[in-house]
Amino acid sequence: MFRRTGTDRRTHSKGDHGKGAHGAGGHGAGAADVALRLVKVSKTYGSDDSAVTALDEVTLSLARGTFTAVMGPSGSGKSTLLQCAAGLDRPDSGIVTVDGAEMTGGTEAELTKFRRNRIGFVFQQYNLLDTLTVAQNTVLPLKLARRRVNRDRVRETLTAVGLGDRLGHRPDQLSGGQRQRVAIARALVTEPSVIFADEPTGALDTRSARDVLRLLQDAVRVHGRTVVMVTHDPVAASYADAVLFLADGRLAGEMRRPTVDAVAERLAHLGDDVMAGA
Ligand SMILES: Nc1ncnc2c1ncn2[C@@H]1O[C@H](COP(=O)(O)OP(=O)(O)OP(=O)(O)O)[C@@H](O)[C@H]1O
Repeated sequence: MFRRTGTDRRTHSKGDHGKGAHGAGGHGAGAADVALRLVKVSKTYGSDDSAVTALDEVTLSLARGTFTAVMGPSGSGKSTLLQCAAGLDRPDSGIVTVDGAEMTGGTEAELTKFRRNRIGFVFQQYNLLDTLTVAQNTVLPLKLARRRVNRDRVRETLTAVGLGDRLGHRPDQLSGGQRQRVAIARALVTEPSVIFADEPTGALDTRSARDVLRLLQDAVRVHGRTVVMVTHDPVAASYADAVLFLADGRLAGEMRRPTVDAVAERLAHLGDDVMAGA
């Protein structure tokens, strides 16, 4: 079911590489370099008079080893995009591929297996299990996927996020920033292709947020992962290689090498456009 798509084969071209491949067109990255592709992905909630089109034929392509922030006004479809791209929800139409393999269209069991092996998650509220230790929380995705647990590697990963001396602690013995670092270790340990982060710094103070954002950057630069982060915060977005802006369920622009001021200004104007069109 999770087959390589014809589209991916067709778009492959020699010398068409580069980490700057982002955004709507998807041009610029050969198929082998594309970690995540969405083709005309749509999602509507409700029906008839109450129908809300949360995503309207969104097409984008993210190169492997890039860090992308997704921003937009409240209700613009950011969470829906993340849920559909990560296989947590199914689009009504369109295709999602990860590493050239199609995620949409399989059975629920196939989707779960696909997610467990190729995708990592970091949520605003950490989603750690309170009854498990830091080490047990970190290895949980490996156990769920029935994969071998390499204890040395788990310890290394937790040490890299600054928690090498906290392996036996439980989440309620940790600060918010430390909990989020456990969540990042948990996302890294399965060596996923794409890590989706939904407002990962939303509940953190400035310093903890900075640590978490640097770790997400390391996930890209050191470990070669592809990170997609939904955020409302221009400071968080400035840690990404590029920002994709959403408005009314559609892509409304892209900014490479974002700065805090440039992102804030673009967001303000996106808000204007949405109000003007209302
Ligand atoms: N389960 C649902 N049922 C009905 N409508 C929904 C549902 N989830 C989202 N929506 C609607 O879809 C649209 C997009 O919602 P979504 O949560 O993706 O936006 P968002 O950009 O993440 O918003 P926020 O920044 O406020 O979290 C909104 O109009 C929202 O009201």
